Amino acid sequence: MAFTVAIDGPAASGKGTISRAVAAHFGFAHLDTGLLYRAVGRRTMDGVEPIEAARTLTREDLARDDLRTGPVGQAASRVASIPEVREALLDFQRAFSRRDGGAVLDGRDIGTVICPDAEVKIFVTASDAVRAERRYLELREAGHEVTLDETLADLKARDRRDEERAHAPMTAANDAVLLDTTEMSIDEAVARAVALVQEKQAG
Ligand SMILES: Nc1ncnc2c1ncn2[C@@H]1O[C@H](COP(=O)(O)OP(=O)(O)OP(=O)(O)O)[C@@H](O)[C@H]1O
Ligand SMILES: Nc1ccn([C@@H]2O[C@H](COP(=O)(O)O)[C@@H](O)[C@H]2O)c(=O)n1
Repeated sequence: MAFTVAIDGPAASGKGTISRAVAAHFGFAHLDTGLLYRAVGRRTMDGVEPIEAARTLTREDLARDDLRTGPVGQAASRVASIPEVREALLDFQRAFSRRDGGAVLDGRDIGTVICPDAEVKIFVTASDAVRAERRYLELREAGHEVTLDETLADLKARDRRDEERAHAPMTAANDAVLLDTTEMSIDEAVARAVALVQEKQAG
């Protein structure tokens, strides 16, 4: 039986971490939809035209190990503002969301556009400073030479582009539960999300 959990929010708010943990807890499948846009953005850095890149995306494109960098994130948010790119990725995401056994999808437009009928919708936020600190630590640990200021500027530029685009902008669905993780540990944030799913399952 299908059961969809839609988790949206700005960059480095913790939605991917929460989504993976919720999926593992309930045995649901998980799709990081940002990876699709990152893979398209990465292809454009090699000169492929964005709409063509989205329409011909392969598993190999998604498996690249260089998708989680600042420049690829910026390229992703640029291609994400092109309606035809979003259209090319829509059917795959919708089909994933209705698979048997349950699915968690995280992104920017899951609760609003991809899965407006999701059983559970969560919009994860955290302050700019906390998100930048978390992403900075993550990038440094992965060996990237970035500063905290650069990381903050990168997040803000991406959030702004994602919020202001005309087509499927990043916004909380009217029926989403807001989860502000600024002062929460990962365990606390995950526990809250798991509880929201359990409440829905209990009816
Ligand atoms: N509540 C939390 N407390 C401390 N660190 C956290 C918390 N939630 C997530 N993190 C850490 O913050 C970083 C960003 O988290 P995550 O990748 O889940 O964010 P995201 O919203 O999916 O980001 P993006 O949209 O850019 O992919 C990770 O290093 C993660 O371990
Ligand atoms: N549903 C989505 C998911 C992502 N995007 C765009 O991709 C960029 C990268 O996403 P991350 O989750 O990996 O940070 C993001 O900044 C968005 O521009 C999207 O538009 N819709």
